[in-house]
Amino acid sequence: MDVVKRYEEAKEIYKSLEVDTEAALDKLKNVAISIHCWQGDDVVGFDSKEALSGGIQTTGNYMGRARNPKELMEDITKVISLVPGVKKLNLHASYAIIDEGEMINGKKVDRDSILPKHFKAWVDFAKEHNLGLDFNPTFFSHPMVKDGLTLSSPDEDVRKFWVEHGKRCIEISEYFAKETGKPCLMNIWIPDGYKDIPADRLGPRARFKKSLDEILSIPYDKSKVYICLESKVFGIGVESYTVGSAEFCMNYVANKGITPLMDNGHYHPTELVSDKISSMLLFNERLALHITRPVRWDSDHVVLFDDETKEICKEIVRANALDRVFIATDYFDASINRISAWTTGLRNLEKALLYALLEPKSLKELQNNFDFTKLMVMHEKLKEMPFGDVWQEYLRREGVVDDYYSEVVRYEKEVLSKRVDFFENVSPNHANEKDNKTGSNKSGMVAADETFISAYDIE
Ligand SMILES: C[C@H](O)[C@H](O)[C@@H](O)C(=O)CO
Ligand SMILES: [Mn+2]
Repeated sequence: MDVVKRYEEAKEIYKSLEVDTEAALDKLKNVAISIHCWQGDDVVGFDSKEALSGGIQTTGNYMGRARNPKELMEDITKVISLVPGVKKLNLHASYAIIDEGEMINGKKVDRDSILPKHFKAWVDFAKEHNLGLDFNPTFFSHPMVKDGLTLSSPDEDVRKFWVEHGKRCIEISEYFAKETGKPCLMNIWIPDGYKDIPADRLGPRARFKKSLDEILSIPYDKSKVYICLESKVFGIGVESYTVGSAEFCMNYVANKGITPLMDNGHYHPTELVSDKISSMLLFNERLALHITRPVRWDSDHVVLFDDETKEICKEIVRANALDRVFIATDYFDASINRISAWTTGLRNLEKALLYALLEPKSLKELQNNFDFTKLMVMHEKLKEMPFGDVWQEYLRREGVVDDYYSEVVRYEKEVLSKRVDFFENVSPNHANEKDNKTGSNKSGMVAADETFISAYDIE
């Protein structure tokens, strides 16, 4: 297949609709996408031996989960080689790399005492691969999450522990920004809420507000660290009441001048984030997004090149807001090859951005001229355009292979399959599930614990 020849033809066809494919490709190659690190290890992290909590869940137990920093970095390196465009890496605090037995002020290093040095290996990794870094405090999968509560807890010891965690994370975010020379988005999401009808809805939200105020009270460079707040509608086991609801978060960010973060899995199933973007952009300097695929709930399926992903990207492009919308992925599928899950979702997001950049400006005019008949015809016509040929040219220019599946299969054979060893590759999240590839039952938490022995095994 002659990619260049096909692209040249596609370029002419798009030109007939007054679409400049060169301008689209030029823009796309500079749009940064922040890659969530947690697809590679089923959101387990390295700092605690707790199973995943917080009302989120990974299902499946495909072979090859990254069990330590070395394996996770190895996998991310593979993924970034298969995805075009500029990338950032989005880390959770639970991915701190702490020496076994390390103490600070006579206490074992915990989330309330983590320091920039616990992320030095990640900074080195980011520099080596020219990645910016984003960050997230981890308010889940930890023994100090008591009765599902963190920053909204009525227990002052619990609340203060998590406030300290938030403050430490701002310091780490600032370190990331300074070291990489790129702004660091620090996103706060808490799982707090109640399974059943609460007697007091105001109290927990008032405590959450107070905790956020305390976290944000420490000085930090606002030109380098963009603090975000992510809302949610519900989580597993937290079905009746969520402290960090959409209204709470939207009001808090407006009041404090921080950045709203919208995860398209965090709304009622008929609500669309694509429809919310324009309103958010009119009232906020910046907007952060977590792109996922909710199937009936916040299931965090791999992002597809589907209608809503395309519509989200169109809204960003139509608003000319690529420089103030911060796009990150957030999903975790453990039922398929994780390198493929990562790569497929990231490439689909890149595709959706390209698709949006190839939309004719004249569509807006049709709307303003009330020509809704032609608008519908044009929307449908665009689906027939030789989009694939422009995408192929983008891959060629970025030096990225089209057939990433073969690469995934090779990597699985040479790297991932070798991770199924004596201890087996069990994640604490789903220790009793059947292995997707071999069909064998896993042996449970003993094996899972053993995998953590090597969690600090980094050169
Ligand atoms: C790991 C989580 O997905 C993430 O922190 C949060 O953004 C979320 O979406 C929780 O549902
Ligand atoms: Mn999210």
